[in-house]
Amino acid sequence: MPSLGRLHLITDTRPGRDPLAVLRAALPVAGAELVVQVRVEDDATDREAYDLACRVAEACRPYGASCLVNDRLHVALAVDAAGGHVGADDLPVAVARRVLGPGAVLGATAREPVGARAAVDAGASYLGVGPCHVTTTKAGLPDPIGPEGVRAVAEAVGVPVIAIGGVTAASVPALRAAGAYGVAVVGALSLTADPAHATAELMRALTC
Ligand SMILES: Cc1ncc(COP(=O)(O)OP(=O)(O)O)c(N)n1
Ligand SMILES: Cc1nc(C(=O)O)sc1CCOP(=O)(O)O
Ligand SMILES: [Mg+2]
Repeated sequence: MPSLGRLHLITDTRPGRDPLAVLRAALPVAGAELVVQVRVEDDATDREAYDLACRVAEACRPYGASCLVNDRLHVALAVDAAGGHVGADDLPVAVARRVLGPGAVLGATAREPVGARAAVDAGASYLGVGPCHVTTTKAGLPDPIGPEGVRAVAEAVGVPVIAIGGVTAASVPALRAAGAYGVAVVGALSLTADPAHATAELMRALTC
């Protein structure tokens, strides 16, 4: 299994956003530490997801960055992505592992230790853990779990924990101290005027 990057950029495909421009800014700064998770809106077509994933995978290649696909594992396979990410409404983790194969990166969403252990037993190679803080990017989430919620999961499993939800460079130190291996962000890179600078700040916080 390839080693996992610490900065996960989740594509922001909401109207008016330009996920490829954000990606182009982040790649030269984060290089192989960047993991790009292709996440499209629920009403996007498979063709739209495929087209975006193709472009992301191609952009990542020269930098040694990884491309993962959220939810739609057939798209991950179609673009030869490094793997995928699943949550409670997606294929079960064990099925996702079977679909992707033993060598793929497979992320699973976990919000507490019992679910986290079950996801790892079923084949997850990393966990997305959150929401750590309030986020405006996704609706319908439970209350934030904070660094202490991350710590509870990180102490329960032996795979990398990727903290997600309202993460900024300023919140990274507390999340790392709680056991997070890395972070996943949408808004911290998509909603800033200078995504290259924001990437540098996140990388500094993740690697110091
Ligand atoms: C790194 C990471 N963690 C959590 C999620 C959330 O996945 P899920 O719960 O399946 O929700 P959707 O993203 O599919 O709406 C994630 N995508 N990435
Ligand atoms: C896609 C997603 N999943 C979450 C979860 O907790 O499951 S939070 C989230 C959105 C993260 O966006 P931002 O960095 O802008 O807060
Ligand atoms: Mg999902």
